[in-house]
Amino acid sequence: MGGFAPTSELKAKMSTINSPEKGSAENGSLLVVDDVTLQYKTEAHLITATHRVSFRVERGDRFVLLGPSGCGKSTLLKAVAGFLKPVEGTMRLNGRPIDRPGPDRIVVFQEFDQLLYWKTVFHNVLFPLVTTGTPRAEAKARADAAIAKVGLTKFRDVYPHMLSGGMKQRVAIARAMAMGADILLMDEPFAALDALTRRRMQEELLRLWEDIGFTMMFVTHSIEEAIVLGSRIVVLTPHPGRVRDVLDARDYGLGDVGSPGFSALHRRIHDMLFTEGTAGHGPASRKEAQPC
Ligand SMILES: Nc1ncnc2c1ncn2[C@@H]1O[C@H](COP(=O)(O)OP(=O)(O)OP(=O)(O)O)[C@@H](O)[C@H]1O
Repeated sequence: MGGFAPTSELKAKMSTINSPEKGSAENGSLLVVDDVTLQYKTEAHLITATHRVSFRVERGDRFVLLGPSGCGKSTLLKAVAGFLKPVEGTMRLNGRPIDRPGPDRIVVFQEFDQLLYWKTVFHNVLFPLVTTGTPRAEAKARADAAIAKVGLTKFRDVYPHMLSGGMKQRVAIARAMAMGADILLMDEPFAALDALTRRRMQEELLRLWEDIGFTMMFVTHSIEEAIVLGSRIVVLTPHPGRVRDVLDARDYGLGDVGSPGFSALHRRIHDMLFTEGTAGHGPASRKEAQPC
């Protein structure tokens, strides 16, 4: 089932993560973004959204794009999804250049609104398989297997309005799994939620990641959310977006909020974004950094 590895395999892979941002490690990386500049051309303006951004995402990463409004987070996600072509630089998934959207990269939208309210859980998962030409019998088997994997078999025949937010998230992830996606792309999926619901959804996402193991790239402008959810965080500075640093957050989860290590990493990122200069997009900044 695509890039979704079992947990033990995933953990073994994660324990070997050692990712200088360039060089020989490229061989093993799932996603390699190399010196990517992204622009929008309007009639009146040429807007450079990101300038020579480089990072790599390993299998099993919970990779976070973090930065203030306008630093190009969503634009980068769109480009990885294949909706926008770089004006310079390259992006490769599994060694193949990204030049269009594909089923190996599934975008999960805010609040999982992409679920079709008139279709059951099963038919929501089945739908993209059938529309992309998977033979019906195989599509049904894949849909049922993915629904079982996210623990929703009992809810197979219910409609989205009867599900909690966390369950809708599971359906959205089951869809991606059934499609054999290698990476889940999430653009601030929890941004519109109240604090309590947001925390529940974060818990649910982390639990599901522990249970199944998948790779995700996640956009947020919340430092806390980035540390809680991310295994690695790329910190971007704006106008145009550049890589300020790539940080390791594997040691911190929901239970660590407020701990000395968590607070130190939070402060460090805050300082990078708000008090330090915006320099740091040279080669040195591409190195993996350890949290304080
Ligand atoms: N469709 C578009 N046409 C022209 N300019 C755009 C378009 N989309 C984004 N931009 C510009 O590109 C830059 C990066 O925008 P982007 O939405 O990627 O930032 P972001 O970091 O995701 O911001 P936010 O956190 O506010 O969503 C901004 O200057 C924005 O105004």
